Amino acid sequence: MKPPTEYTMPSRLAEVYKAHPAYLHHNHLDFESLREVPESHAWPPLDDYPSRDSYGAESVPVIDLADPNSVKLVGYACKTWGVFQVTNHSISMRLLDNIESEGQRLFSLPRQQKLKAARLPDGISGYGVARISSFFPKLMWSEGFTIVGSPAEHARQLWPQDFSSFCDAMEEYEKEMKQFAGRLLWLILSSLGINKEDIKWAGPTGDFGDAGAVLQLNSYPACPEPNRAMGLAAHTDSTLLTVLYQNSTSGLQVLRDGVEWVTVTPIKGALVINVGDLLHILSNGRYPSILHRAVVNATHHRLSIAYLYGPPMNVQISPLSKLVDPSHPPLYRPVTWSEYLDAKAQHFNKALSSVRLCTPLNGFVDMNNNNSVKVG
Ligand SMILES: C=C1C[C@]23C[C@@]1(O)CC[C@H]2[C@@]12CCC[C@@](C)(C(=O)O1)[C@H]2[C@@H]3C(=O)O
Ligand SMILES: O=C(O)CCC(=O)C(=O)O
Ligand SMILES: [Fe+2]
Repeated sequence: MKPPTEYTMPSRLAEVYKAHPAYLHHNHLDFESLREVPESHAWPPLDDYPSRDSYGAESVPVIDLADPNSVKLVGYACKTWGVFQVTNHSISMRLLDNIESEGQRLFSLPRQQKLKAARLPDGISGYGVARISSFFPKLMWSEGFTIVGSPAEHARQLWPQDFSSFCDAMEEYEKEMKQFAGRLLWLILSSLGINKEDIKWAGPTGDFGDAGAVLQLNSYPACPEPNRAMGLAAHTDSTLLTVLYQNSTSGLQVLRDGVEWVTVTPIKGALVINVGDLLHILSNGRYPSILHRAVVNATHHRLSIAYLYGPPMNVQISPLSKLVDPSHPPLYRPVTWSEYLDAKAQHFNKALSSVRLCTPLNGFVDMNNNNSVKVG
């Protein structure tokens, strides 16, 4: 008799959704031609919490990475906001301009052409609506393109004769981002008193060479009735950290202290960094994984490029032992990135609570659990 086949967690990002395919509606709307928001895309008013540019006198921290105090500043930003912007980050303006224009070139293609590179239900890369769409009754006012490693296969479907400039730009960006995200992760970990001996999976040279990553291009067309549409619904990222480049149109908002949506105002050349669910676990709840969303506007197209950075696929992430003691018991059980993405695909914003062991003693409120964001 054949033994029952056991489910083994995938070791490659490309395989991660095989067990939980998402049959999403491909967006067949031509956003640009619409004079009003159709029912399929009409969300209830986005006034669950007030939206502002600052939280009292404070706005989302902007940190100059050349500042000798950067570790302290990053620690404060991660603890109180879970998000900050960085300048002096070493990614050249030429590269940022280049990925922005290649991203624009992609989303300006006719819809039928883009659909040739559609993401498959059990796949991770390609063109389509956000994966979290399946949890909402209404569609979002956005399109996305997801890249893992080389985008060549899909780019060839989009531009049979002319795909190399897109691939070159995306691959160069992925390479630069991998280095930058590793450097940034050490900065964040140092702010928690963590060093190279504490993280074996950083590899022999500590460069996080086996880290996993996904590049997500997001396009938000101008919308005739922005208050009735949602660019990207409120979520946290299933990452260690996310590095986001946004064009000059604002739209990203973060929920501060569970009471107010605060806009992350675009700064030319700056990058937005946000704490993801896995860093929240690693820090034993000290750094909140921030709930965020993207809203749209009536006049300007918005483009964002998110570098979603995670650990090697099969490494168990759990609260770091230096951050665990009798008054700070471990809040989460060990989980691999692969397992966590699987939990997110099933439970969306309840994924973090699905791996939680106990409630924090310090009164920290997990936004994933307190997600009262109204969606319909
Ligand atoms: C590895 C991943 C994280 C992500 C889902 C994905 O498979 C690839 C895209 C990521 C993204 C980007 C937009 C928002 C988000 C919630 C989504 O639907 O797709 C995130 C996912 C995530 O962080 O959980
Ligand atoms: O477009 C944005 O500003 C947000 C994008 C985002 O949250 C994501 O890609 O995970
Ligand atoms: Fe996000």
